[in-house]
Amino acid sequence: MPDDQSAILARDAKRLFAGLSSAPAIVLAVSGGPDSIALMWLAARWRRALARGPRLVAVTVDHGLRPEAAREARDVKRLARSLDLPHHTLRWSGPKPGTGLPAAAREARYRLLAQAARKHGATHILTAHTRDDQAETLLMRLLRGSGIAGLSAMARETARDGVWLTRPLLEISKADLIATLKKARIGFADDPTNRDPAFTRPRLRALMPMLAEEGGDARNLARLAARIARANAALEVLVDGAEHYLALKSEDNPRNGFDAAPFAAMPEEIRLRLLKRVIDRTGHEGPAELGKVETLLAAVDEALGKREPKLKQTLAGAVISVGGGRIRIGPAPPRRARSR
Ligand SMILES: Nc1ncnc2c1ncn2[C@@H]1O[C@H](COP(=O)(O)OP(=O)(O)OP(=O)(O)O)[C@@H](O)[C@H]1O
Repeated sequence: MPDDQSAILARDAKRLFAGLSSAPAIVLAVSGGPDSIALMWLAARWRRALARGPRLVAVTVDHGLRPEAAREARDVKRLARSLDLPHHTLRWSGPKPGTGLPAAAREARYRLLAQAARKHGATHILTAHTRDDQAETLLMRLLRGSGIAGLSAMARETARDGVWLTRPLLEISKADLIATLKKARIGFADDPTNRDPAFTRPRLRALMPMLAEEGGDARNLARLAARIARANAALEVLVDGAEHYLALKSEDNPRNGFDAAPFAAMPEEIRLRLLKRVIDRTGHEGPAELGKVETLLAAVDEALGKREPKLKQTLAGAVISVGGGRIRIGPAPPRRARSR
């Protein structure tokens, strides 16, 4: 596709960063790979064109996992300096787990980025997730059998640790970013873990060209994620209404519970989301896994089908009980007290 090969023009980039010009400061998460180097370059160009705008601070996290990472961070610093941007390298110094390393590294990375945002008075952290990442995320979740919320993949903006995590390049292809860098004659690092078949994401990435041949290219997959996200947002509004109707947020709800009859009459998807919301709010061990909430709802339904419904179960640190025509969800006692 010809437009996949074209560099991003300044006027198009302006649209990507729309809504960010009134932020006091912004952290740019720059790994040194092509996507985030392009993010830094595009953001710097956008900022230069503004008379007044946010302070941009580039941050690289060195996970201490690859020997080349320190040099890559220095390369980012050099480029940041040439763009007149301050740059900081943050190191993940904690113990590294034997399994689930990518997830642990991601957790540490976002924690360090959020700390940097707070330190620099930034309201936003920008990451360089692309349309290709979005397609991979959808595919990964599809294969796991995720629900509608999971299949919505990544949103442009999510709140985390008191800052906004913003993904301005979510609709841009990686090929466009590379074309942008080539045109600007800017080099970037190649992270071999992106191709390491020991990890799920690179294995799925390797499947993408085959899927594209069958019409399942990143553009179509990302569009599917956007459509699912739209349906998910509509469902959430319906759940807000149902939550209000059942007065689930009222103060005496944990003690008195809510009326089981109108709850039982609601569609299954709404009931699942209602249970999950209350459990996640009350339980403090959440978020509860969708599969477990599904099992719980089946048990609640079975109990409600009986002449004298009775049920008591614990999930994600919440106790769910059914009795006297009401459903109650309250906090479970702390684990140690429970096992005594
Ligand atoms: N070491 C790093 N330092 C700073 N930012 C990083 C680093 N690694 C990743 N990022 C930021 O996160 C974005 C996504 O990176 P990547 O696709 O590698 O993440 P991931 O491990 O798949 O996890 P997730 O997609 O959930 O962030 C990058 O474009 C970049 O903005």
